[in-house]
Amino acid sequence: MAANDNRHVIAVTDGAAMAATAAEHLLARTAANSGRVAICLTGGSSPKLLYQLLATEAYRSRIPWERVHWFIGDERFVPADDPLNNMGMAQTIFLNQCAPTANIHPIPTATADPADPDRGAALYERELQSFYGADTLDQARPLFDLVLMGVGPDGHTASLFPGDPALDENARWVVGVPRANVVPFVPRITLTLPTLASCHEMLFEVSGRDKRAILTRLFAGENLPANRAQSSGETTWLVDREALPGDFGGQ
Ligand SMILES: O=C(O)[C@H](O)[C@@H](O)[C@H](O)[C@H](O)COP(=O)(O)O
Repeated sequence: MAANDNRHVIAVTDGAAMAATAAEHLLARTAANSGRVAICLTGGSSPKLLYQLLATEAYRSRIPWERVHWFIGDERFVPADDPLNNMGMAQTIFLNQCAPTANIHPIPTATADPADPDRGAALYERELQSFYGADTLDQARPLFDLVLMGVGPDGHTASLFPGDPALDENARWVVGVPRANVVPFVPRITLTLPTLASCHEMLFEVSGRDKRAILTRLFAGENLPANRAQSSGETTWLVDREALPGDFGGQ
């Protein structure tokens, strides 16, 4: 294991096992903090099974909804009710049934100007700083308890794409992305690496045969965005058998 070599890789059998494992990590983070809990969700298809699990009675009864706040690591400039809207997906699957509205913090792409994504990014940055209570992140006091992440086939994570100058941003907490190089090819807003790193745990979910090629590159240490994303605390990669590279036990 290279590059992001403080990560802890957990091989799981399939998507259901991945969702259950991710749910237990999330519950452990809510139990470890008796105050306000901050969870940063991710978009894409990988977290869907987890979100569906959190909506079930077995799990929703174990989450202290009144003190858990939900954020999103990146958002596309699509309408809030568009299936491609990352926070909209989480709200539809579980948040709208379970969480107080005031505890759901979407990135405001539904109302911001897609021609000027940095302006919408600045709004979310202010919301994060207001929640955190400061405009400088303190490594001893992470912003998030848990940050969920995925990996794109090109090695991107959140909306941080290979070669994007945003990867080297270390002052701003949130930046605009004028155009994504994966579907949907729309402007986006994304948290930057230092902001995503400000967490007790960063948890990647990577599943499916189509992710084996990029995981092979990542585990070989290639300098790709997903290898640059790591927590100031624990970094956990949940990988299913389909995605796990052959020399790591993949089938
Ligand atoms: O807005 C996004 O696109 C996501 O934040 C993105 O980083 C996602 O996590 C990966 O593209 C993996 O997507 P899948 O889970 O659909 O493979």
